[in-house]
Amino acid sequence: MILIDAVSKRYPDGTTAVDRLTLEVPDRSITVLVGPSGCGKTTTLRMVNRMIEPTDGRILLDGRDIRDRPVNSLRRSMGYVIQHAGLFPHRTIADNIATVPRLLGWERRQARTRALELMERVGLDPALAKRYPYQLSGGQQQRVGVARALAADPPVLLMDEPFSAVDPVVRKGLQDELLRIQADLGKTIVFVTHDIDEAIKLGDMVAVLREGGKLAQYAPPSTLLSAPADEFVEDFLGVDRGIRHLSFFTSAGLELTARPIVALDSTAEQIRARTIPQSAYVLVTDTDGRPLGWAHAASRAEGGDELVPHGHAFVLGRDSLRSALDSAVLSPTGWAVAVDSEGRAVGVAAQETIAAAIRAAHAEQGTAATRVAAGSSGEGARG
Ligand SMILES: Nc1ncnc2c1ncn2[C@@H]1O[C@H](COP(=O)(O)OP(=O)(O)OP(=O)(O)O)[C@@H](O)[C@H]1O
Repeated sequence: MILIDAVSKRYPDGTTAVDRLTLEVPDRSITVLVGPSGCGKTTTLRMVNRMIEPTDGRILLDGRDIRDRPVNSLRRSMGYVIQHAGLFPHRTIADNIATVPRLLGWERRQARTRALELMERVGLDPALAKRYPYQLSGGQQQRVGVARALAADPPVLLMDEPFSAVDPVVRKGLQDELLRIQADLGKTIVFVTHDIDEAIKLGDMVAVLREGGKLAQYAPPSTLLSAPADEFVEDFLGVDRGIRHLSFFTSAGLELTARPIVALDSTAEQIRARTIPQSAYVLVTDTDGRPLGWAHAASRAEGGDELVPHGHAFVLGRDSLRSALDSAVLSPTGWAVAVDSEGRAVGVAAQETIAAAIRAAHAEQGTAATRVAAGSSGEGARG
C-alpha cells in the first residue's frame, strides 16, 4: 500500500500545489487522481517517485518512508508512463521497452525476449520491434510507453495523463487494454487524468482534487456518482450523473420474458400463441436464435415479412442496467432485447421493468451503504 500522509507541496514562489493531502492507495488496484488543471495531480504523482520532494508530510510504501530508500531502487519499483509516451527517439521500439531491464544488467537477448512478450501484452504487433518511435502512431507509442513501464515487472505503475493526446476511439482502446492488463497483472496503479469519464471507467478508487491541491472527495466511482461530497464534485461530475451511475448495476437479475420471441419460420398459430397483451410486436430470430428484428405480430401472422431493426441488444449479466435501459430507449417498440454471450436472444424487457430494476438496485445500494456506515458489514460499497 502507498500511504500519502498529510503531504503538502509549496513552491518557492508561494504556490501551494498540494495541501495536506492524505490518501491510502490500495494494493493491486487503480487509484485515479482527477481534477481541473493546476489542482496538483502531477505534483502528487511525482512526489510518489521522489521526482518532487514534499514540503510537509510523508509518503509510505508498504509501511516504509520512501525517503529511507535509495531513489534509484525506488524508481525502478515504479513504472512511469507520461503523455506522448516520452520514448527515446533514437532507439528502436524493442530497445525502448528493454531500457530498464538493460539498466538492471539483463543480457541483451533476455531483454529483447521480454520486450517482444510485452509488445504482445499491450496489443502491439511484434513486427514493429525494429521501428523507431516516429514510425508509430500516437496510440502505438502510448502502448510502447506502457510496455516500457512494465518491463522490469515493477509492483507500482504511475501514469500521468497517458492517454490524453490520442483521439477518443484510440483512447477507449488504450483504456480497455489497461483494464485487461490490470486484470492479469494486478499492479498498484496511480493514474492521473483531468477526464472524469476516464476516472470513472478506470478507477477502483477516485480522488477528486480541487484547486489549491485540496482533496474534495476520495471514494469508489459508484459512490462519487451516487453521493458527491459537495457542489464542486457534483459540478465536476457533470450532467447525466444518474444515468452514468447505472453502469455500476448489473443486468443479471433483470426480469425478462421470452414469450414474444419467434423463429423466422414460425407458423401463424405459433406467432399468435406467443404474442403478449402488453405489446403488438414479436421478436423474430434466425434459426440459431439470433435476433433479426421486431415484427408486427398480427401482420406477420397474416404472412407479412416486414421487420423493424431491433437496435442494440444487451448481454444479460455482462452488461449493466445502463446498457439495458439504452437498449429499451433506442428500441422502436420500447422493449430491450437481451442476448447471451453467443448473441442468442434470451428474452425481452419493457422500459417499466428496467425502471423497476433500477429502483430495486438503488434501494439495495442504499441498504448496503447503511450497513457499511453502521459497521455491521465488511463489504465494499462498489457497484
Ligand atoms: N516549479 C513550480 N513552481 C511554481 N509553481 C508550480 C511549479 N510546478 C507546478 N506549479 C504550480 O502548482 C500547481 C499544481 O501543478 P500540477 O502540475 O501539479 O497540476 P495538475 O493538476 O497536474 O495540472 P494539469 O492538469 O494542468 O497538468 C499549479 O498551480 C502549477 O502552476
